[in-house]
Amino acid sequence: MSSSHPSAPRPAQILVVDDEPDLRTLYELTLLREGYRVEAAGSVSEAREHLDAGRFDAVITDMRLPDGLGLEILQRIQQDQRSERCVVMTAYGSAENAVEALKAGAFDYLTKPVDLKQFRSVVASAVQAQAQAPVAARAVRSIEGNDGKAAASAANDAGQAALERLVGDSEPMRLVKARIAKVARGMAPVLVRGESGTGKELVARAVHACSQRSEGPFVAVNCGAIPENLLEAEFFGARKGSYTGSAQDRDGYFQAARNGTLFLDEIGDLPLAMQSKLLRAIQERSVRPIGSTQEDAVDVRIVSATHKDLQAEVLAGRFRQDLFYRLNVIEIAVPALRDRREDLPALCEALLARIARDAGMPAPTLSAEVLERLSRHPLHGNVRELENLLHRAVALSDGEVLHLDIASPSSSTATATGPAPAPPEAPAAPLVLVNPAAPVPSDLQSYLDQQEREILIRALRESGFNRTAAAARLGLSLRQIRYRIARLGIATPGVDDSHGNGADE
Ligand SMILES: Nc1ncnc2c1ncn2[C@@H]1O[C@H](COP(=O)(O)OP(=O)(O)OP(=O)(O)O)[C@@H](O)[C@H]1O
Repeated sequence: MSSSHPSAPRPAQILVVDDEPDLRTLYELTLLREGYRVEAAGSVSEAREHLDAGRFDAVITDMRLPDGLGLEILQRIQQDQRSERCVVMTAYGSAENAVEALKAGAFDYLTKPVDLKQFRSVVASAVQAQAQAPVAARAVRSIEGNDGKAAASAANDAGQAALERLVGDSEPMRLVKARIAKVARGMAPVLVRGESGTGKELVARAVHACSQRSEGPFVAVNCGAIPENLLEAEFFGARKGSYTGSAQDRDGYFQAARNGTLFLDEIGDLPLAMQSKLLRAIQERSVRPIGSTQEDAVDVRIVSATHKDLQAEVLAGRFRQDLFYRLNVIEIAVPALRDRREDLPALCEALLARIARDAGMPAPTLSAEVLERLSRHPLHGNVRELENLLHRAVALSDGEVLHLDIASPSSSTATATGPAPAPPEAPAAPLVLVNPAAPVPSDLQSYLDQQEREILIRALRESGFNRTAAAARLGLSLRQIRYRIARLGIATPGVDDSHGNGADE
């Protein structure tokens, strides 16, 4: 049976493998109606014959076949390095089979009884991914061939840009990029692991950009930042009138990410109750908005990220084992900066260029001495800490010379190389939000006074206006804070400073 797709130059070829004649016919007819050319097989051996005789864009196979498993067909395709995308149909409730198929390299899976709408959409994605496959294959080969830049140039434009944004040519970073290019085209959920500030979100964006979904939305959600009572509405949407103040229907993140990627950052912070609902949404590929009686089908690829050890969270009973299993089909571990120090010069150059561009100024360069100091700095906060340091350095620089403020946070006194007695502003420095894009102040003293006033007021408020506690927080003596409060004319409730003794003394 065959027919041709009106808009495609060549109708895509699909092989359907199922031993139940009725189902096989149903799948065939559905696909023919979509304009594909279809061949059908009823067993592993018949499928092999079809594969030996020709090439296909996609193979859709049942898991259980009379003479073996659908996985064997998938493995054969992989072994022979064939380009067919494989979709495996698994029995309802057999999550293990679905995950096993994805791990073995299946493009996607479908749960039986198969929903025909979903069937059409999954096949369409597989065919589309196949059409873009030569480019992806070149990208993977060139990364594996030890050439990250060539890899980036072989990916599609969006993928290329995203891989280039991920600065670093060290061995661990090359492996990360190779993995991104390899796993991007597929539906398997990806879990990105790594310490804070290592670039997990950049990795997730690159997975999306290198995938056949790159023209669809990338929706990033910080699971730890949403109040628990709003989680369900935020994730799944809500119908008009379903809760106070909801005057119209609202989409959730799942609907917003349709045909694209949903990035669940800090997945380890999701409360248990919400974990169950997320698991259900992933399994069913549909979500039910609050107040709705209907499910919305959602074609979304899930990429999640965490700095936590999720396996340990599972053991501690704080993370559902089954959800972990579902999310962790493919893992990408992003290395800490200390494990790829050789990337520092390129990272500094790229970050400084970005900072300078945002500030509308020429990019400063780093002296060898500053780079050397940086390479000895622990940088526990990884690339984010480096970025913040460089931001501050640019803000405080005069001309092209960059001053780096990287005294150890524990040493409030001067270091061996520094000048004598450190002024007490050392601990407060990170609180000074210097905006590099802001104009240089015309009156430095009043600008600094204003900064100092804000910091003092914040510290006082947060200490319940206990000046002893506020002083301790700022690394000041009581006498020093009293002097500063008086100099800046800060009124503190319930304290008569003219007598020199506040309520907290
Ligand atoms: N390899 C890299 N090249 C260029 N910039 C990077 C790289 N890695 C991280 N960054 C930058 O560092 C900052 C932190 O990165 P990102 O938000 O992706 O980290 P993260 O691991 O997701 O952090 P968290 O766990 O705190 O959410 C961002 O501004 C990002 O652009």
